[in-house]
Amino acid sequence: MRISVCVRKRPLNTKELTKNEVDVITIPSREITILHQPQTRVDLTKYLDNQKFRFDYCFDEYSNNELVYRFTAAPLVKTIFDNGNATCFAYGQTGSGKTHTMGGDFSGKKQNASMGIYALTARDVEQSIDEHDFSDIRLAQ
Ligand SMILES: Nc1ncnc2c1ncn2[C@@H]1O[C@H](COP(=O)(O)OP(=O)(O)OP(=O)(O)O)[C@@H](O)[C@H]1O
Repeated sequence: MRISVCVRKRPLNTKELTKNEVDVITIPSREITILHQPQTRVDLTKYLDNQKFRFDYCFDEYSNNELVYRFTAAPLVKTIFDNGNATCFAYGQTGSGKTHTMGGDFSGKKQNASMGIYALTARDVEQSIDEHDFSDIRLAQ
């Protein structure tokens, strides 16, 4: 069994920008996420505690759903057509971007569902079905 753990950073939203909130995440490379944690010393001076984490893939705020799909769910489509099993899920706090990633980004109230991980996966599954010969597959009764 192989487990791949990926992180996606969403951009600061208008509310956070208006409040001049600190951007606490930097993604300097494909595998590294740095968390800048605001801290206060005993003399009340403030500093950032920088913690580095390594993941299979890290996507910064400029990554789109197509790119995220290509490095996360797309390889799983190949796995299932090689007789494997695959599971993909999004995990994160409220407002972190699960719906945006899995279901598609929003323009106002309208969701661009064709660019979510679900639809991109369905597209590639259908394409693989068309390309494969399933004549030897029997359905269990
Ligand atoms: N990568 C991104 N780029 C631009 N906007 C984003 C991105 N990810 C999320 N957003 C925006 O942030 C907001 C929250 O995202 P979203 O609804 O996907 O979060 P969620 O994790 O599904 O939240 P909840 O758990 O509350 O349903 C939305 O307005 C969404 O459009």
